[in-house]
Amino acid sequence: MSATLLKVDNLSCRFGGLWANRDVSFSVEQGAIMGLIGPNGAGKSTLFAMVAGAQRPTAGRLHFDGRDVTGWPPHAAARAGVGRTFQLMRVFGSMSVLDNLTTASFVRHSRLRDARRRAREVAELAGLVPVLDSPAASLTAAWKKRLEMGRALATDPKLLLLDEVLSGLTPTEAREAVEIVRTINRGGVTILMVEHVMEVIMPLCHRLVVLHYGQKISEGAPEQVAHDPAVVEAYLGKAL
Ligand SMILES: Nc1ncnc2c1ncn2[C@@H]1O[C@H](COP(=O)(O)OP(=O)(O)OP(=O)(O)O)[C@@H](O)[C@H]1O
Repeated sequence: MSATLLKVDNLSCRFGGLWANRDVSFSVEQGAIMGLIGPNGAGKSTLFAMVAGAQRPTAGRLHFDGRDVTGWPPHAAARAGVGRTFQLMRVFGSMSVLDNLTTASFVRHSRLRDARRRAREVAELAGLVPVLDSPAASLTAAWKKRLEMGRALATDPKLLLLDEVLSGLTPTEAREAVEIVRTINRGGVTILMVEHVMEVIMPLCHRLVVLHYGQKISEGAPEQVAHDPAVVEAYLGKAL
């Protein structure tokens, strides 16, 4: 039996009168690729922000790697092994791809030589070698998404939070990105991903959690979730 890496336990987040998340509970097992789906405004990004320490929960508990980490700050999350990408990409535009990766790997390495070595390894894994010396600002959206994944990976996460890294890509780019996600996962990194592209997420994820108006309405294997009447009604419109 595999161990639980992340346990979200009745987690809630309220902004004024609005519950962005309410009593959400689920676990992510070590080595899994877990998908978090739901309509716009369902609370996916807020949940990510709580896991990554960028947002304090209003109620509930969060356990990571066997520790209660509820309300932890972002630097503690990064140190403990939570890496994340952002929906609105946050690469350093004037810096090269290699320097962007190197900067991220300073989370684990204090010496430049070590950080550079890790940056080059990550570039191989994330398929970034062809653009290693390009300024990040000159990259297309698809390359920038890869760089976002690479930057998160360069922090050597145990858990990688991927926020819509497959959306807005051409079918070929999406297939390549899926392979990168699989490679990262095979390297031992557990993945929690927010995604809208169902055709891509269904074969990739081992399990899905569905949010709607901040609450969990379904959880299970992709096939099972795609046929859940509550999910069809709230999100999919029709069974896939
Ligand atoms: N900082 C904030 N202050 C006030 N309301 C917020 C804040 N962040 C999010 N919300 C609200 O909380 C709800 C959930 O938002 P969230 O961004 O988590 O949803 P989402 O599922 O990620 O949506 P999308 O798919 O559009 O990214 C929305 O109604 C949003 O307007």
